[in-house]
Amino acid sequence: METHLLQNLPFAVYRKPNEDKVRAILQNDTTLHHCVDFSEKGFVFAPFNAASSPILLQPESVLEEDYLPGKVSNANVENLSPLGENGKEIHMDLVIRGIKEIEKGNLKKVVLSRKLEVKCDKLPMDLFRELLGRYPTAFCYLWYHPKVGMWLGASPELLLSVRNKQLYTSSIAGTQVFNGEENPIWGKKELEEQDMVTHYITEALENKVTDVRVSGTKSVRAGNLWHLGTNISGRIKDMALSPIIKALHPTPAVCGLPQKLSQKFILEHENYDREFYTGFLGELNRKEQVGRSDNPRNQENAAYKLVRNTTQLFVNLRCMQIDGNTATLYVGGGITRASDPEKEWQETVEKSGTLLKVIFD
Ligand SMILES: C=C(O[C@@H]1C=C(C(=O)O)C=C[C@H]1O)C(=O)O
Repeated sequence: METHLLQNLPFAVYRKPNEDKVRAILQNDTTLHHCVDFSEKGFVFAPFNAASSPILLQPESVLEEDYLPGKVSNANVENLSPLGENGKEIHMDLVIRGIKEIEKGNLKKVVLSRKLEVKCDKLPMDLFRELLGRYPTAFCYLWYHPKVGMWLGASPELLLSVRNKQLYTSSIAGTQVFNGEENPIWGKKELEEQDMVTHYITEALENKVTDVRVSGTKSVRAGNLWHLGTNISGRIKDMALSPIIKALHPTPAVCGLPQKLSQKFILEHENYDREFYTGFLGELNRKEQVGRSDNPRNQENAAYKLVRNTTQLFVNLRCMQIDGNTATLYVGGGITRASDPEKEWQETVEKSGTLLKVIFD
């Protein structure tokens, strides 16, 4: 793995939520491949802007290893952040413009974000190892292509998981700080904001998926934060993956409602390019071998392996770009009519804590 990094070759190393297995996908040359229709096999890395084509790493070698990270201390991010109120006025002004657009009736929700740069002296693989220890329930990754750059993150959000024809997705929105409580209390703003995402996803899947099931909404922990989450599942009708991914991305969890108008607002008003932040990434059409039975006494079945086709894509959140010893972090939040600009700023500060802890601890 480290040799691959030294040779400047493309790779993705990742661990899925609640798993111990770390997997590395290594590409043996520097060709920049793109996904055309999601029938390809490999590791996909897609930008926020759905008009640009996703990058595909071809899995020329795949390494797998069980990795049990050690315990990590629980640093207090307020003492770690050297950034104070940098960029506060600009972000609050952007949020105010978003609220005005909603009040005019042009948008219902828009997710607005900012980026921040910090000095980072740790090695990328050390940062990745720390992510594994700190965020066991997140999709943790380090991704590199010499023609694109290096990204690292710990995503709390599943975009899409497909095993053969069985589909799972999630609707995540609403944020508050974790203060040790078991059951956080949610306000009307967060409940409504998350409900919009659930509605959008279920409607987007209509005519594409049967047996749609929507779970109750519950609080989900993501490091020092709580979010509201709903699980959605169903069976894909006789169709390819591409129309399903296109219908989902970008969801109102990272873009807004209506989708096209909020995306236009983001591209025109956030004065930077999100690139791969709020895009998606993960395994595309991986052939996975599964035993028919986990019961060791069932010899006949244990010997009989099934191969299934697996795709698991996560939304690229709580992520950063690494360039030498500069780390660029990306953070945002959903704006609705009920948003308070000061609180929205604070939410981005709290979200930046996910990676700042790993950089400065
Ligand atoms: C946009 C981000 O997060 C998204 C926005 C959320 C919100 O508005 O409350 C919560 C989870 C994510 O869906 C981010 O982390 O940068």
